Amino acid sequence: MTTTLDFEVEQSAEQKAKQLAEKCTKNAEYEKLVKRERFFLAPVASKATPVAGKNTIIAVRLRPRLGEEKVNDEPQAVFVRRDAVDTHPVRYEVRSRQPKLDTHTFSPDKAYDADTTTEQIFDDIVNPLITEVCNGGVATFLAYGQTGSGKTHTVSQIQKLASKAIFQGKHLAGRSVKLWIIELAGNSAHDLINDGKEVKIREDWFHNTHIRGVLEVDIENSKTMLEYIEKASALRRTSVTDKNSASSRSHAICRIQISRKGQEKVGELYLVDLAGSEVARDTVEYGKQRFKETREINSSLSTLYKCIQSKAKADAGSRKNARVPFRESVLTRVLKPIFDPGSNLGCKLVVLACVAPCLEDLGPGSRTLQYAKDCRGMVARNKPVAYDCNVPTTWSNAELKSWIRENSGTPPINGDLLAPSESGALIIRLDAHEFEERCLKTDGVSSRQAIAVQSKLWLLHTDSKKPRSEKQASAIGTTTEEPNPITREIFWKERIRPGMVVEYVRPDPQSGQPVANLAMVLSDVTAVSPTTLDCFGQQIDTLGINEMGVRFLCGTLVPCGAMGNSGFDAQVLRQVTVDLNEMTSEVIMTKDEQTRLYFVEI
Ligand SMILES: Nc1ncnc2c1ncn2[C@@H]1O[C@H](COP(=O)(O)OP(=O)(O)OP(=O)(O)O)[C@@H](O)[C@H]1O
Repeated sequence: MTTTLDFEVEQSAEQKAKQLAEKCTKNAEYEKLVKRERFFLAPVASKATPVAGKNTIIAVRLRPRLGEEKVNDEPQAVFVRRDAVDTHPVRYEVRSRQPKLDTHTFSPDKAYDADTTTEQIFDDIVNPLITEVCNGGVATFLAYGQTGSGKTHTVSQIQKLASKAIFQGKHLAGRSVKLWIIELAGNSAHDLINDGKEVKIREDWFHNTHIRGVLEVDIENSKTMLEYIEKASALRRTSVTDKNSASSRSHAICRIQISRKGQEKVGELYLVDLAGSEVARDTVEYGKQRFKETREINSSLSTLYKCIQSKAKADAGSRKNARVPFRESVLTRVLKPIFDPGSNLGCKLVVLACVAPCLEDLGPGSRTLQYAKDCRGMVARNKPVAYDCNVPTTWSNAELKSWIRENSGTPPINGDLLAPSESGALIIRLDAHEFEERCLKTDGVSSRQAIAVQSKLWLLHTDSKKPRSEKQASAIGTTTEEPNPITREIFWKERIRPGMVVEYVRPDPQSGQPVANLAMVLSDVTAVSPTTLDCFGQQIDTLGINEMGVRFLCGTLVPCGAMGNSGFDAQVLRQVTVDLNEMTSEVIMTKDEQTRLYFVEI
């Protein structure tokens, strides 16, 4: 006998089957439309401006169709063609009730389809950040998007690949690595390495952000780093959402600090997995708390967006609206080093928009892409930097290597050893000791040659910053070389004159080791009043004459840190007396009129 209940069950099953059949017909119809639309899409031109050298990169990653989406045969509505992303929202004509596609195409700096692996993405846009950080810069990788779009999946793999890359050979020599990982939920922050202990975000008088109580661990190898990363991801706060059974309801920030032992310059890499943006109506059924959580997440994302825009404006050199509102949310306060317009550190930002592929996620996916589009709109207004052979900051790694090959003297310095992956802008910022160390890896290259190459690069760089009128004036240049070509033929020790620069070797007063110094000859000591004091406060022995002739009163040449120690300040008021026997060679130097520094010629 059939009961009322059985009847209701049968009826609802029938209704469901009917709905499913309707949905399948609609899906099939939609897929047909998309197929036709895509057939007629105009081809995408290849990118005019390359990613290399950009301060902010906006990229998109399309997630593959997964589990239920495949089982339910959900139609795909987002596609990637070269570096463009197409979305195909559908609308029904009011009169005819016929479906129509409203196709939109967005061209980010990079777009990755569902078949692209995280390794490929890492090599493309994250590995260059590591090079930047190893050279004392600040770099950030941010993944954002709708809940379930693949942010955590991507960032956790990127963290692992980064920890391997940092400890693999070329990046790490002579450096130390530190790590902290925190999660931000609303206004509270928790240390994911230290068992989720609460930490406080504070600002000091100088507006620097401090994370009080965070455990920063020293990392010796990639295995330890991977263990901390695993531990942190297990502690991450998750909840069930419509789209993801383990949705991250917090922002996770992993900071890797890389510093060169004994050097002040510290590089910082931030890998950020942002909480999934959800639409408020999707969260209503999960209660008040969840609604509040979603509001907080969306508000911090909106502040982040304003900060990205302001950074793009600041990068473009626009003074208008240069204020970056990073104080408006905890997230952007922690990420202040990225957005700080007052910082003179190199600061690179990669924003990866993660998008789900199916029609049912098209609404939030389109909003994610709109967010990326708005950011890119700002970034794209930044003037693309065209290659200029006289402006080192415009050189790519290949262009830099070719400059090194042609301009580093004999023997030519190996570009792969001096600049394995650096661009022109990065090599300029390279520490002088490291520059020299890298040059010395090429057989037969001397320290003097290394200094001279760095000097040449710096001269070109400072020259490129001058107005054209000054450039012409300084093109005449001032060199310490003997002006008379006939006199130049004479052995240098027999033609010493005021203004000549010499290298002399003297034991270091502390270590006793012989050290090479540079000095500019002023006069011989017999021409000096007997009351004159040298730079050590000692009275100059004006009668002292050695077997080769007189001793010389010289001005000291002091390396200038602001020029990567490659430019020298001639301090004629800080005098030393140099014995002819201590002099080892003449050094030809060029004076840069703008900086008033002397640079060694190759
Ligand atoms: N490229 C991918 N390849 C295979 N599986 C993926 C990929 N991206 C994401 N997934 C899977 O999709 C599911 C959701 O991904 P994930 O948790 O990374 O999303 P999310 O954007 O971080 O979501 P939420 O913001 O809710 O945390 C996971 O099961 C993940 O393994």
